[in-house]
Amino acid sequence: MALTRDAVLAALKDIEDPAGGDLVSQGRIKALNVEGTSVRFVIEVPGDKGEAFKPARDAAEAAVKALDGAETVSVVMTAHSAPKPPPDLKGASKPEPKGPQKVPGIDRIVAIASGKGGVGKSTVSANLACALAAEGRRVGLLDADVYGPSQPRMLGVSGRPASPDGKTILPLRNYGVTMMSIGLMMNEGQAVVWRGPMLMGALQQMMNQVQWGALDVLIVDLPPGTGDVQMTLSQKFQVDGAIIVSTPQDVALLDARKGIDMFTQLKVPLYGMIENMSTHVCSNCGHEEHIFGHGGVAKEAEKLGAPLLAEIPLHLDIRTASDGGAPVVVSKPDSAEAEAFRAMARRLVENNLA
Ligand SMILES: Nc1ncnc2c1ncn2[C@@H]1O[C@H](COP(=O)(O)OP(=O)(O)OP(=O)(O)O)[C@@H](O)[C@H]1O
Repeated sequence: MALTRDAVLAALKDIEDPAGGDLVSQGRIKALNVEGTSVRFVIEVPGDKGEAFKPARDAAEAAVKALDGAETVSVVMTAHSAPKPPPDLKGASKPEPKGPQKVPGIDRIVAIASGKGGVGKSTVSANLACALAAEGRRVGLLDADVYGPSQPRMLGVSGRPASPDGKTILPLRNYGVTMMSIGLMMNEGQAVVWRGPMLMGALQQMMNQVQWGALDVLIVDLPPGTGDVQMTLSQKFQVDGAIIVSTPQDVALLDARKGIDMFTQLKVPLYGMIENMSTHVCSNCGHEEHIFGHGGVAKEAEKLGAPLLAEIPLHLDIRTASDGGAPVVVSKPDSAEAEAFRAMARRLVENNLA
């Protein structure tokens, strides 16, 4: 049987962490890569604790080597110069503002943004998250679209997240994606009138109190436009990259440009652009036509020197799949529509961006 990432993680979960718990739940395992019979990973330990972790490192290597199908195992131990600060669970202490912070346990934060509403940002976020999970990445999806949270419906999850200890929040999970939505913290149909400070508090709660576990990437589905949520996210948390979704039309592109300018000012790197609803493919006869034009985003991306990450067709299956709670990447993984998302996910993984 082929060796899987899950089997490796399960073996590592049995290894005690000198600081308590096990190596996986402490978030020590980074950059895990399983290719055929070869396994590579990094154990990240506090700077002054290298010696104390050596037995755990040896035990981890032995446990993975003992797995069926594992031949070469390469383990590297790296040390932080300073230990990560613990998350501020109560939000009671107010540290001095120190610029964007990394969230412990989350390797990368990738924001999915659009200038204009309804261009398919949430559809792209859900499909990209599922496609990255299918590539073996540990993926979180934070639905920060306070004006129209849609990820619970798109990922087919319902119910309110539990908080057994009253301090941390247990996220929901489907299709290998760990998901939390600001929408789940509000009553259904409640008009969102949150402004700056409330949004900031809610976002901080989502980042620090949700038990995301160790993630390779957290995808953040932002509200459309250039408002408080975008600013707070980029100023408080270290966002590794932004992906801008636009339709090919000029009007949507104009708004997308504003979004790009905002991320540039906030010093968030632009990973690239996505043209959604690029070509309409008739679900009956396969005839293709460009309802919203075609190629506008590619031209804009070229002008900006940014990669065009994908051209997603306008296809009935993409909408019905999302409405039905199983994104097309999950419900029709071999379709051309799913492939557009999967190719993008592979490209991001290959370039170590997600
Ligand atoms: N490529 C596509 N083909 C067919 N339907 C699509 C496609 N992309 C999005 N849709 C549909 O368009 C509608 C709007 O998409 P979505 O909710 O993802 O947009 P959005 O940009 O997140 O909107 P908002 O930010 O305003 O909530 C949804 O019904 C969705 O299913």
